[in-house]
Amino acid sequence: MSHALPPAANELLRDGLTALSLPPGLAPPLARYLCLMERWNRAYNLTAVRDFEAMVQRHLLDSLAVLPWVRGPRIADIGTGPGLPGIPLALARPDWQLVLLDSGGKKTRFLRQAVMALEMDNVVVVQDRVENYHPDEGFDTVISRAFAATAAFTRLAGHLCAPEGQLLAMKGRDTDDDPQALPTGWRVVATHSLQVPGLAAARHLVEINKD
Ligand SMILES: C[S@@+](CC[C@H](N)C(=O)[O-])C[C@H]1O[C@@H](n2cnc3c(N)ncnc32)[C@H](O)[C@@H]1O
Repeated sequence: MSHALPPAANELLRDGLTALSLPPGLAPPLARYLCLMERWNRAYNLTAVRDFEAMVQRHLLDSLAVLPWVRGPRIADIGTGPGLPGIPLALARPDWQLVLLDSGGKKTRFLRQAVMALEMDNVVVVQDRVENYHPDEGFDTVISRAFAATAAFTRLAGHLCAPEGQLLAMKGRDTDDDPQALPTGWRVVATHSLQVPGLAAARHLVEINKD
């Protein structure tokens, strides 16, 4: 199987890593991950984004753009789908431990295969509904992308935070979520505007903390 991206997508990836101040050595494993996703997507329908250049921007660079706000070392990615943002984050920070959780069997089957192929030892894949998942230890950051409205994400995943942990919700546009709708004991502390190289569309990161 080829692990090389088409030249234009490869250039976008390398330029994007530079813009995000990330090392160029990340490009080969990220490219390998996209090639695996593209291959499995033919049978498993993992993502609607099928063009390599769009996948670089909307999947890889979008996931990596949140790095400045993520606190490790224990991270959970809820409703990770094909591993977004979890796999790019885990490749960028091999010193962190990530749990990638999804209720869908096709997604977790792909993820287990990808983690093995990429020889990642800092990722655990969990197939479960988040509301049923009760690990012994909490997480420093619980993140999700395109998973649920902020209040629903907080209600479903808040129990996974360590005492000083944070929730981060990645959003496509400025959220019209009502902060008042958050469960008692939680508040939105900030909404950060994400700069994703090459993407004009607005991207946001909502940061939610315990009161
Ligand atoms: C729209 S997809 C987003 C996937 C990925 N985060 C991304 O940005 O491409 C939402 C994912 O959440 C998963 N999901 C939905 N409800 C869930 C639940 N209660 N617990 C765990 N995963 C859930 C779905 O299986 C799906 O893969």
